[in-house]
Amino acid sequence: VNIVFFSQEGTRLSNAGAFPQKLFNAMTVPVVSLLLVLLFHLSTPTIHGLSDSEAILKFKKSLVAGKPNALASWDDKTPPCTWTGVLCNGGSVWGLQMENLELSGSIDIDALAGLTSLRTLSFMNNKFGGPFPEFKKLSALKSLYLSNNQFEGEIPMNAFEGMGWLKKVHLAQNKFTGQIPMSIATLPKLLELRLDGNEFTGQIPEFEHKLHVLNLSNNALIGRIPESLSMMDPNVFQGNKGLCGKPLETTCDTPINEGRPKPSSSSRTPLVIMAVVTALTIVIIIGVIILVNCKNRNKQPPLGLETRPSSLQKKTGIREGDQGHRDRQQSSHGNVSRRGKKMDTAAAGVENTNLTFLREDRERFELQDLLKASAEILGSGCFGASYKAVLSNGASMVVKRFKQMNNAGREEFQEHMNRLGRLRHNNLLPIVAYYYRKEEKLLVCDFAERGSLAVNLHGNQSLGQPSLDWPTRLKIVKGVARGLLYLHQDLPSLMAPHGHLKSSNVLLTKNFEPLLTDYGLIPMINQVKAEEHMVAYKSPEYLQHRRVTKKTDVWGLGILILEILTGKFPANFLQDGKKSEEDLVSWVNLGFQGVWAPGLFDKEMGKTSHCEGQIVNLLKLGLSCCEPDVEKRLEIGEAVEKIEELKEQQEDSDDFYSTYVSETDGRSPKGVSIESINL
Ligand SMILES: Nc1ncnc2c1ncn2[C@@H]1O[C@H](COP(=O)(O)OP(=O)(O)OP(=O)(O)O)[C@@H](O)[C@H]1O
Repeated sequence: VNIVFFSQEGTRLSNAGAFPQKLFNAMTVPVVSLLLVLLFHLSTPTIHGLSDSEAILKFKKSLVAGKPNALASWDDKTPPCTWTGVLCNGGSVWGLQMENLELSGSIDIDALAGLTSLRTLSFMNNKFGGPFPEFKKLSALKSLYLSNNQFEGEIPMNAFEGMGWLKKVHLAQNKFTGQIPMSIATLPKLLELRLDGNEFTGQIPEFEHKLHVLNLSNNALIGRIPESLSMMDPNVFQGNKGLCGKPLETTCDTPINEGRPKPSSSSRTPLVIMAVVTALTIVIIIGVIILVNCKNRNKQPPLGLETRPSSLQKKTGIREGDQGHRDRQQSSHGNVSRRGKKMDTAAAGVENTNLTFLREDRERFELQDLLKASAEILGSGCFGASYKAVLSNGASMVVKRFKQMNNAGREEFQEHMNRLGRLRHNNLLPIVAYYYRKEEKLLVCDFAERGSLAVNLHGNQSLGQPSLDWPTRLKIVKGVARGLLYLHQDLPSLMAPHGHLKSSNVLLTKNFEPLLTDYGLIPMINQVKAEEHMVAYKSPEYLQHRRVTKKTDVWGLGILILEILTGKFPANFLQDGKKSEEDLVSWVNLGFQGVWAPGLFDKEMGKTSHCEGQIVNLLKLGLSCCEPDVEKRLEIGEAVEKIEELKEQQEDSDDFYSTYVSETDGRSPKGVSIESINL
């Protein structure tokens, strides 16, 4: 990802001057990343580097075809896109639709992992048996069809972990047993799930996502049907004797046992024994851990281990300084500030040695824990680098260094951090803790799994990941707008409550919910540096009148919308020597006549039929937010209101979510054109 950004941000160095650490950072970060990528490739047991045809031919070796000549066309004399069941897009293999071929043998997932553009797999109506293959190695899959085979056994709970793009999972009419794996229920984009005709047991999990198609019939599921599924057709659940609650007519026994059939007293006894044994084991293990910890605490750290600089320490050169100890003393004296004013302890944050925590609800750790943790450079921004550090409890934290945060004194800084720490909104990444030293500050926050919007918009293709589709882009715009409105309402005293809104400062959760970061920092940043690097100071009003206003954030939102829709990186998409982000506005204005113009929009957005009107409306809105005349520009409230009115529209449209294979229409693989399908 960083390699991709090297060229983009590199241009930014010369264009917008967004990178402060200039050539050194620009060189070190990509080089480190390159090494990481190389390491990754060397250690990955898949067969990256094979051509599509080589990967498919390797895959073929694991198959046994019952139908004579079923795979006869698969040979290296012809291109793979002409082979039976191989679906291509732009010359790359995009899908395998191998149905009704009496196939058995095994499914060589490592060979399939060599198909970097693979998005859809269908092995329906064959004779595959054995356990559920490790499809999670194909993390970019959008649909998986395995119905009508003889797969058997329990599907591991984490079998679908990391498959964030998966929309359709059809496993009907197999012999799967055990519980429905939790990792299916938490898939962020799941729309269709068919598990009917298996032997699944246990309760139905709560699904994170609203499903368009669900069939759980003819299994051995028990217990209360989750509330979120209570409006579904009762046929979805038929043939499961132990299920109760709406939409079925069977009411559940008691709310306490959630309608689970009561275990008989004979079956309850072993359960009770197991519970007691488990509880005892846990108590013993905890006791041993506490004992060992107490002993270790009294020991000197082994020389050459603890005394060696830790990873983050090595990378950053940060050490726990004297300043930190002074913080600690202050904390123990009830947070008496240097001016002698006593600060409210809760509001001032709870100090844990020299990290100051801004949230009561977070597990405490110390700066030393962070410094000891193995660290990875995420990237280098205008004010310093950001590092990901994994704590010993497994939590991934991000430590961001700010070297130019010296516009305010210590006390003012603390007060400001406390103010930011009190903000609570679904679309804001909370600041968990901070570290203060005169020369530099560290802000600590959670690691966002999907990285930044910038990477998702401009970097995923090179990593073989699918790009963001229109509904996801709209969801992101809405979330950003909501977060921004909240900042404007809760930080009314700031001129530009965000001030640094750009795609690398919008992070994405597992469910593609956007989280704003680096907000509210303008008052803390050294004025000269802020003018040099921060987004608000690139606005037309600042360039023309040296003014930053509340509407400056609206302009930032507008630029972000244009970036999301066009896929153009604002700072470097033009090569003709223009300077500011306004260039993107001029480029859009030049090509936009108020109606749909395919050349303007990001092709990576995928199919957009039936949504064009909404996309055009959002583009118009983006342009209004970028209105150079501040007086004519929309207020933040108006902009957000208009954004909320926009619709995805694909949900009513069969075409957008059409399935190229359906178990009822029986179309042959060759009868479907790539244009007519969207998975
Ligand atoms: N909490 C986080 N989780 C995941 N990725 C993060 C997190 N914070 C930052 N990043 C990513 O790390 C990279 C470096 O971020 P950083 O904030 O240091 O610089 P930037 O956003 O590129 O520039 P600026 O300093 O102007 O904000 C960016 O790609 C950013 O999206």
